[in-house]
Amino acid sequence: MIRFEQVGKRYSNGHVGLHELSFRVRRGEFLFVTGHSGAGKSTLLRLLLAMERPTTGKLLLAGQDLSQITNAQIPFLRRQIGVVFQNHQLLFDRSVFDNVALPMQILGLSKPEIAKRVSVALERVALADKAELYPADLSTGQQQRVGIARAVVHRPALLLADEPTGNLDPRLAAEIMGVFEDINRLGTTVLIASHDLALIARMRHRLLTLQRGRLIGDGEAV
Ligand SMILES: Nc1ncnc2c1ncn2[C@@H]1O[C@H](COP(=O)(O)OP(=O)(O)OP(=O)(O)O)[C@@H](O)[C@H]1O
Repeated sequence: MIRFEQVGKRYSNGHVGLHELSFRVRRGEFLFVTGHSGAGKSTLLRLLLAMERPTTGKLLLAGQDLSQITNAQIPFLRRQIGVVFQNHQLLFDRSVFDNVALPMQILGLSKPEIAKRVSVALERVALADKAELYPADLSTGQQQRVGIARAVVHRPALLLADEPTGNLDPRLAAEIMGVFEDINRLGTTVLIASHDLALIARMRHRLLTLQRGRLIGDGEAV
């Protein structure tokens, strides 16, 4: 589903985000990307979202070449992807339901269709009974689960997460990772950037390790 072929990214200020990175991800895989600050994790995610273009090499996502993608094609690409951020970026003046519904409203789906999909997404993160509450009524872990429901409500084939447990204590972090695993079991490919090596090691999934923009490890975490 994802193919990096000697992908390099050099920013306009001369900083190198990635050096000739090559790896493949199969549909349905669950993998982590780790590395110290500045290793290139965010660059990798931004390339997959076509927020940046590779400067060299070839990057394929579901058969589409992201090094050649036009601006007009980007909205179609993003419909295949869900994104979870560290600070979930919920709207605090909107209910849980409305926060999760937002991507569907932007896509212009009908109200009954939106209601159905939001309730499925909230069930997946075990928050079906919290739809009418506001983010401020929820715990930090529950807020992050709303962020995950919003990321999967449009049923993306690929779910990307950038340090999704960065603000959470170890117990909540493990719980959130369990939610990602549940979503993965239903067929979504999951790629998580994280530097929480203790948590990654407990989960026994594939781990890509970056160092200064280069891939220095690819295997199960130990
Ligand atoms: N927008 C940008 N403009 C210029 N250089 C950038 C930009 N974004 C990242 N870089 C550079 O690219 C390299 C990789 O950074 P990146 O943000 O991808 O690392 P990271 O592993 O996500 O780090 P962190 O864990 O701190 O978020 C760094 O040298 C960084 O300075």
